[in-house]
Amino acid sequence: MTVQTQPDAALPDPADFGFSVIAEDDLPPELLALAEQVRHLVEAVAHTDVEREELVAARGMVEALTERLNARRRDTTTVLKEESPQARAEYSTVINAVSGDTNPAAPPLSLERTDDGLRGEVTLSGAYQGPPGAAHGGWVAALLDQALGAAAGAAGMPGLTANLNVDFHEITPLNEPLSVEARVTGTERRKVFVSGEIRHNGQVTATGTAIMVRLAL
Ligand SMILES: CCCCCCCC/C=C\CCCCCCCC(=O)SCCNC(=O)CCNC(=O)[C@H](O)C(C)(C)COP(=O)(O)OP(=O)(O)OC[C@H]1O[C@@H](n2cnc3c(N)ncnc32)[C@H](O)[C@@H]1OP(=O)(O)O
Repeated sequence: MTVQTQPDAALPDPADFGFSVIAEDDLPPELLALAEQVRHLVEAVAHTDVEREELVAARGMVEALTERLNARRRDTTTVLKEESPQARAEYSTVINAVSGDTNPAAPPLSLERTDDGLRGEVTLSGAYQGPPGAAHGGWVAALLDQALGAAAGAAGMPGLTANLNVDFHEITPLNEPLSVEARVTGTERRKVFVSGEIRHNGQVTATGTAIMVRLAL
Protein backbone atom coordinates (compact mmCIF):
# COMPACT_ATOMS: atom_id res chain seq x y z
CA MET A 1 0.00 0.00 0.00
CA THR A 2 1.37 3.42 -0.93
CA VAL A 3 1.00 6.23 1.56
CA GLN A 4 0.39 9.01 -0.86
CA THR A 5 -1.97 11.82 -0.07
CA GLN A 6 -1.15 14.01 -3.05
CA PRO A 7 -4.46 15.27 -4.45
CA ASP A 8 -5.30 15.50 -8.10
CA ALA A 9 -4.35 18.79 -9.72
CA ALA A 10 -7.98 19.72 -10.34
CA LEU A 11 -11.21 18.42 -8.92
CA PRO A 12 -14.48 18.82 -10.78
CA ASP A 13 -16.91 21.55 -9.87
CA PRO A 14 -20.15 20.03 -8.44
CA ALA A 15 -22.05 22.73 -10.37
CA ASP A 16 -20.99 20.92 -13.57
CA PHE A 17 -22.96 17.93 -12.30
CA GLY A 18 -26.16 19.89 -11.81
CA PHE A 19 -25.88 20.49 -8.06
CA SER A 20 -26.63 23.94 -6.66
CA VAL A 21 -23.47 25.26 -5.04
CA ILE A 22 -23.46 27.95 -2.39
CA ALA A 23 -20.66 29.57 -0.38
CA GLU A 24 -20.46 29.59 3.42
CA ASP A 25 -21.22 33.33 3.39
CA ASP A 26 -24.54 32.59 1.65
CA LEU A 27 -25.83 30.87 4.79
CA PRO A 28 -27.50 33.55 6.91
CA PRO A 29 -26.27 33.62 10.51
CA GLU A 30 -29.95 33.77 11.48
CA LEU A 31 -30.36 30.26 10.00
CA LEU A 32 -27.40 28.96 12.00
CA ALA A 33 -28.92 30.50 15.13
CA LEU A 34 -32.34 28.96 14.33
CA ALA A 35 -30.79 25.51 13.83
CA GLU A 36 -28.99 25.80 17.15
CA GLN A 37 -32.23 26.81 18.89
CA VAL A 38 -34.02 23.82 17.32
CA ARG A 39 -31.28 21.52 18.66
CA HIS A 40 -32.25 22.79 22.11
CA LEU A 41 -35.91 22.18 21.18
CA VAL A 42 -35.19 18.57 20.13
CA GLU A 43 -33.32 17.98 23.38
CA ALA A 44 -36.18 19.53 25.34
CA VAL A 45 -38.85 17.44 23.55
CA ALA A 46 -36.84 14.28 24.15
CA HIS A 47 -36.67 15.01 27.89
CA THR A 48 -39.88 16.90 28.68
CA ASP A 49 -42.27 15.61 31.29
CA VAL A 50 -44.70 18.58 31.35
CA GLU A 51 -48.50 18.28 31.54
CA ARG A 52 -50.58 17.15 28.53
CA GLU A 53 -52.05 20.64 27.96
CA GLU A 54 -48.55 22.04 27.64
CA LEU A 55 -47.67 19.31 25.14
CA VAL A 56 -50.75 20.09 23.02
CA ALA A 57 -49.95 23.81 23.06
CA ALA A 58 -46.32 23.18 22.14
CA ARG A 59 -47.31 20.88 19.28
CA GLY A 60 -49.56 23.59 17.83
CA MET A 61 -46.77 26.13 17.94
CA VAL A 62 -44.30 23.76 16.32
CA GLU A 63 -46.84 22.83 13.62
CA ALA A 64 -47.39 26.50 12.75
CA LEU A 65 -43.68 27.13 12.71
CA THR A 66 -43.07 24.16 10.40
CA GLU A 67 -45.56 25.55 7.91
CA ARG A 68 -43.94 28.97 8.07
CA LEU A 69 -40.45 27.64 7.40
CA ASN A 70 -41.67 25.46 4.52
CA ALA A 71 -42.74 28.63 2.66
CA ARG A 72 -39.39 28.52 0.86
CA ARG A 73 -37.21 25.42 0.77
CA ARG A 74 -33.63 24.68 -0.23
CA ASP A 75 -32.90 21.72 -2.52
CA THR A 76 -31.77 18.76 -0.40
CA THR A 77 -28.67 18.15 -2.53
CA THR A 78 -27.32 21.72 -2.29
CA VAL A 79 -23.53 21.63 -2.00
CA LEU A 80 -21.53 23.95 0.25
CA LYS A 81 -18.22 25.27 -1.07
CA GLU A 82 -15.69 26.12 1.61
CA GLU A 83 -12.74 28.14 0.44
CA SER A 84 -9.56 28.78 2.36
CA PRO A 85 -6.50 30.76 1.29
CA GLN A 86 -4.10 27.91 2.17
CA ALA A 87 -5.92 24.98 0.60
CA ARG A 88 -8.11 23.97 -2.31
CA ALA A 89 -11.87 24.45 -2.02
CA GLU A 90 -13.74 21.70 -0.18
CA TYR A 91 -17.25 20.56 -0.86
CA SER A 92 -19.89 19.05 1.41
CA THR A 93 -23.65 18.88 1.38
CA VAL A 94 -25.25 21.78 3.25
CA ILE A 95 -27.77 19.42 4.87
CA ASN A 96 -25.16 16.97 6.14
CA ALA A 97 -26.56 14.84 8.96
CA VAL A 98 -23.35 15.01 11.01
CA SER A 99 -21.67 18.30 10.13
CA GLY A 100 -24.41 20.47 8.66
CA ASP A 101 -24.45 23.67 10.71
CA THR A 102 -27.93 24.49 9.46
CA ASN A 103 -29.28 20.97 10.05
CA PRO A 104 -30.73 20.73 13.56
CA ALA A 105 -30.39 16.93 13.39
CA ALA A 106 -26.60 17.32 13.11
CA PRO A 107 -24.67 17.60 16.41
CA PRO A 108 -22.89 19.42 14.44
CA LEU A 109 -19.29 18.25 14.00
CA SER A 110 -16.96 20.86 12.52
CA LEU A 111 -13.41 19.89 11.60
CA GLU A 112 -10.22 21.89 11.19
CA ARG A 113 -7.04 20.92 9.39
CA THR A 114 -4.13 19.59 11.47
CA ASP A 115 -0.60 18.63 10.41
CA ASP A 116 -1.73 15.19 9.31
CA GLY A 117 -5.50 15.38 8.84
CA LEU A 118 -8.52 16.86 10.56
CA ARG A 119 -9.62 17.48 14.14
CA GLY A 120 -12.83 18.75 15.67
CA GLU A 121 -14.75 18.99 18.91
CA VAL A 122 -18.36 18.05 19.42
CA THR A 123 -20.76 17.46 22.29
CA LEU A 124 -23.59 14.97 21.91
CA SER A 125 -26.72 15.94 23.83
CA GLY A 126 -29.09 13.43 25.45
CA ALA A 127 -30.95 13.29 22.13
CA TYR A 128 -28.13 11.03 20.84
CA GLN A 129 -28.51 8.45 23.59
CA GLY A 130 -28.19 4.70 23.17
CA PRO A 131 -27.43 2.95 26.50
CA PRO A 132 -28.26 5.02 29.60
CA GLY A 133 -26.01 8.09 29.70
CA ALA A 134 -24.01 7.00 26.67
CA ALA A 135 -23.97 7.93 23.01
CA HIS A 136 -25.72 5.61 20.58
CA GLY A 137 -23.17 3.46 18.73
CA GLY A 138 -24.67 4.44 15.40
CA TRP A 139 -23.97 8.08 16.14
CA VAL A 140 -20.43 7.27 17.27
CA ALA A 141 -19.98 5.51 13.92
CA ALA A 142 -21.55 8.46 12.12
CA LEU A 143 -19.08 10.90 13.72
CA LEU A 144 -16.22 8.68 12.61
CA ASP A 145 -17.65 8.14 9.11
CA GLN A 146 -17.95 11.88 8.62
CA ALA A 147 -14.46 12.63 9.96
CA LEU A 148 -12.91 9.84 7.89
CA GLY A 149 -14.72 10.92 4.73
CA ALA A 150 -13.85 14.55 5.31
CA ALA A 151 -10.17 13.64 5.87
CA ALA A 152 -10.10 12.01 2.43
CA GLY A 153 -11.87 15.06 0.97
CA ALA A 154 -9.47 17.47 2.68
CA ALA A 155 -6.57 15.54 1.15
CA GLY A 156 -8.11 16.22 -2.27
CA MET A 157 -9.67 12.77 -2.63
CA PRO A 158 -13.41 13.06 -1.98
CA GLY A 159 -15.28 9.79 -2.17
CA LEU A 160 -17.88 7.48 -0.73
CA THR A 161 -17.46 5.09 2.20
CA ALA A 162 -17.16 1.55 0.85
CA ASN A 163 -16.28 -0.01 4.19
CA LEU A 164 -16.31 1.26 7.78
CA ASN A 165 -15.01 -0.57 10.85
CA VAL A 166 -15.63 0.82 14.31
CA ASP A 167 -14.28 -0.43 17.62
CA PHE A 168 -16.06 0.79 20.73
CA HIS A 169 -13.45 0.76 23.51
CA GLU A 170 -15.36 2.68 26.20
CA ILE A 171 -18.78 4.25 26.31
CA THR A 172 -18.80 7.67 24.63
CA PRO A 173 -20.45 9.99 27.16
CA LEU A 174 -23.27 12.44 26.48
CA ASN A 175 -23.06 16.16 27.29
CA GLU A 176 -19.26 16.09 27.41
CA PRO A 177 -16.82 17.60 24.91
CA LEU A 178 -15.41 14.95 22.57
CA SER A 179 -12.44 15.27 20.29
CA VAL A 180 -12.62 13.64 16.86
CA GLU A 181 -9.53 13.14 14.69
CA ALA A 182 -9.01 11.52 11.29
CA ARG A 183 -6.32 11.17 8.66
CA VAL A 184 -5.46 9.43 5.41
CA THR A 185 -3.13 6.47 5.93
CA GLY A 186 -2.72 5.28 2.36
CA THR A 187 -4.10 4.97 -1.14
CA GLU A 188 -4.43 2.19 -3.68
CA ARG A 189 -5.95 3.02 -7.04
CA ARG A 190 -9.31 4.67 -6.14
CA LYS A 191 -9.24 3.39 -2.57
CA VAL A 192 -8.34 5.86 0.15
CA PHE A 193 -7.52 4.29 3.53
CA VAL A 194 -8.40 6.43 6.51
CA SER A 195 -8.28 6.07 10.28
CA GLY A 196 -9.60 8.11 13.16
CA GLU A 197 -10.62 8.16 16.78
CA ILE A 198 -12.91 9.81 19.32
CA ARG A 199 -11.53 10.88 22.68
CA HIS A 200 -13.09 12.05 25.91
CA ASN A 201 -10.68 13.76 28.33
CA GLY A 202 -7.81 12.35 26.29
CA GLN A 203 -9.11 8.78 26.64
CA VAL A 204 -9.95 6.99 23.39
CA THR A 205 -13.57 5.82 23.41
CA ALA A 206 -13.87 4.64 19.79
CA THR A 207 -11.58 4.07 16.82
CA GLY A 208 -12.49 3.66 13.19
CA THR A 209 -10.94 2.75 9.88
CA ALA A 210 -12.56 3.06 6.50
CA ILE A 211 -12.01 2.61 2.82
CA MET A 212 -13.28 5.60 0.92
CA VAL A 213 -13.61 5.05 -2.82
CA ARG A 214 -12.77 8.18 -4.77
CA LEU A 215 -15.49 9.56 -6.97
CA ALA A 216 -15.03 8.16 -10.48
CA LEU A 217 -15.54 11.34 -12.49
C1 LIG B 1 -18.81 16.47 -8.49
C2 LIG B 1 -19.11 15.73 -7.28
C3 LIG B 1 -19.89 16.44 -6.26
C4 LIG B 1 -19.43 16.18 -4.90
C5 LIG B 1 -20.12 17.00 -3.90
C6 LIG B 1 -19.89 16.64 -2.48
C7 LIG B 1 -18.74 15.74 -2.26
C8 LIG B 1 -18.62 15.40 -0.84
C9 LIG B 1 -17.51 14.40 -0.66
C10 LIG B 1 -16.98 14.18 0.49
C11 LIG B 1 -17.48 14.80 1.73
C12 LIG B 1 -17.06 14.04 2.92
C13 LIG B 1 -18.19 13.78 3.82
C14 LIG B 1 -18.77 12.43 3.55
C15 LIG B 1 -18.74 11.61 4.76
C16 LIG B 1 -19.80 10.61 4.80
C17 LIG B 1 -19.51 9.48 3.88
C18 LIG B 1 -20.72 8.70 3.60
O1 LIG B 1 -21.58 8.56 4.41
S1 LIG B 1 -20.84 8.03 2.07
C19 LIG B 1 -22.42 7.18 2.13
C20 LIG B 1 -22.28 5.74 2.42
N1 LIG B 1 -21.63 5.05 1.32
C21 LIG B 1 -22.31 4.72 0.21
O2 LIG B 1 -23.50 4.95 0.07
C22 LIG B 1 -21.52 4.04 -0.87
C23 LIG B 1 -22.32 2.98 -1.60
N2 LIG B 1 -21.42 2.21 -2.46
C24 LIG B 1 -21.11 2.64 -3.70
O3 LIG B 1 -21.61 3.64 -4.19
C25 LIG B 1 -20.07 1.81 -4.44
O4 LIG B 1 -20.01 0.51 -3.93
C26 LIG B 1 -18.66 2.47 -4.32
C27 LIG B 1 -18.67 3.87 -4.94
C28 LIG B 1 -18.15 2.55 -2.89
C29 LIG B 1 -17.67 1.63 -5.13
O5 LIG B 1 -18.25 1.30 -6.35
P1 LIG B 1 -17.50 1.54 -7.74
O6 LIG B 1 -18.27 0.78 -8.79
O7 LIG B 1 -17.30 3.01 -7.99
O8 LIG B 1 -16.05 0.94 -7.55
P2 LIG B 1 -15.59 -0.60 -7.40
O9 LIG B 1 -14.84 -0.94 -8.63
O10 LIG B 1 -16.71 -1.48 -6.94
O11 LIG B 1 -14.54 -0.48 -6.18
C30 LIG B 1 -13.38 0.34 -6.27
C31 LIG B 1 -12.36 -0.29 -5.36
O12 LIG B 1 -12.89 -0.33 -4.01
C32 LIG B 1 -12.95 -1.70 -3.53
N3 LIG B 1 -14.15 -1.87 -2.71
C33 LIG B 1 -15.42 -1.59 -3.03
N4 LIG B 1 -16.24 -1.89 -2.03
C34 LIG B 1 -15.45 -2.37 -1.04
C35 LIG B 1 -15.71 -2.83 0.28
N5 LIG B 1 -16.96 -2.87 0.77
N6 LIG B 1 -14.69 -3.24 1.02
C36 LIG B 1 -13.42 -3.19 0.55
N7 LIG B 1 -13.10 -2.75 -0.69
C37 LIG B 1 -14.12 -2.34 -1.45
C38 LIG B 1 -13.01 -2.54 -4.80
O13 LIG B 1 -12.53 -3.86 -4.56
C39 LIG B 1 -12.08 -1.75 -5.72
O14 LIG B 1 -10.78 -2.00 -5.30
P3 LIG B 1 -9.57 -2.34 -6.33
O15 LIG B 1 -9.11 -1.03 -6.90
O16 LIG B 1 -10.13 -3.25 -7.39
O17 LIG B 1 -8.53 -2.97 -5.47
